[in-house]
Amino acid sequence: MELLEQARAEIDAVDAQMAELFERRMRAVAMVARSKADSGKPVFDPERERAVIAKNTARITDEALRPYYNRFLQQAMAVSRAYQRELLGRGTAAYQGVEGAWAHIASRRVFPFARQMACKTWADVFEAVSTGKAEFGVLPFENSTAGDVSAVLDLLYGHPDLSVCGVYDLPIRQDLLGIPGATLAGLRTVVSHQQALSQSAPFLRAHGFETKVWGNTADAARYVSELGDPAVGAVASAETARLYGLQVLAQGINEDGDNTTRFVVITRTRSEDIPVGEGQRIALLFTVDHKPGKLAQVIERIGSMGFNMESIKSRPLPHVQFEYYFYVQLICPQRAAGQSCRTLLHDLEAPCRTVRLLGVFDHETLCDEEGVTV
Ligand SMILES: C=C(O[C@@H]1C=C(C(=O)O)C=C[C@H]1O)C(=O)O
Repeated sequence: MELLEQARAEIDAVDAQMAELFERRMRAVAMVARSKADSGKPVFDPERERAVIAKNTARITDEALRPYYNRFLQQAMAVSRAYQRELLGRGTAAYQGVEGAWAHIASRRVFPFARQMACKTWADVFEAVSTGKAEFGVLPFENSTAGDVSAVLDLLYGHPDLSVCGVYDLPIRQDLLGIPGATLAGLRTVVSHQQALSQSAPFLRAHGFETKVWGNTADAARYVSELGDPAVGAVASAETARLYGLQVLAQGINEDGDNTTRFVVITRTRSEDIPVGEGQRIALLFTVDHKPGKLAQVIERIGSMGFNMESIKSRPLPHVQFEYYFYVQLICPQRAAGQSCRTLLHDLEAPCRTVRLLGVFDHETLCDEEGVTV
């Protein structure tokens, strides 16, 4: 026992020093945020993060501790990014759905300290950002199994006042939830959204559970919590379990290991004058005349400037039958880094009928950042 007490006294002493150092680091981070607000530089700077990790892990003398310190630094920088986003975002992020929905989870991971504003529809999220009620909007854009969320792309097309300032991939992990005291053996019925049930079908079948389709996963969790029956469970996320006071009975029951939803973050800030960093993404919306070879000319121009095209999508133009607009996502090459998108836009004016910069942003994956998510 004495050993435990001694060790804890040492931890307390170290924590006291670290609290002071944490405040010092975060005050410097706030200054970085202020400078980024002025220059328009993005919050996430992967090159700087790599340098911070390399420089500091080299200082660790105990080799066995290096990977842990690496992880510790990554977490510290995730917290620092979250704080910067909150400072820059003045704290309101809008999403569509109820609390605990995947868009809410994504929004909380991107803006963990912001006020979360629930909206009824995707159009309402655009409206909230457009009118300044929210600084940011978080919207699903693509799912690795279900495909594009075309309605969100159409809303982006219809809102030239807004731009995309971030793209985040959220790996979807479905857990089986029950009320406190419920057990896997005592469960009879499982409720959830159709897609969550079908992704978890082999697991649910193997346990002989009866399934019931619900409007969405978060609402299913709320229903189970309010019902208070240990025989009824829900398929939803662990975050949703915490929101509704449920416990996780089985983790990761969705069979499809590669189920990721891509979210876009929208804002009113324009990106035309922001210097683009190497590896950053540039999204454009354009239309071309209905003539042979026009699209090829645009693609050729983009390629000749050294931009790698990561994605291209086409959608019917609103109110014009059988004509289309295009969305492209490009990766900024080293030779174009440090400049704004003006030259690219200028060069595309000739082959395009219309061209618009949708945004300049980093493409990040939202890992399960323990301590940051809740
Ligand atoms: C603080 C900064 O912003 C972010 C956070 C970092 C950190 O906390 O050290 C490093 C790089 C950026 O992703 C910065 O750009 O220096």
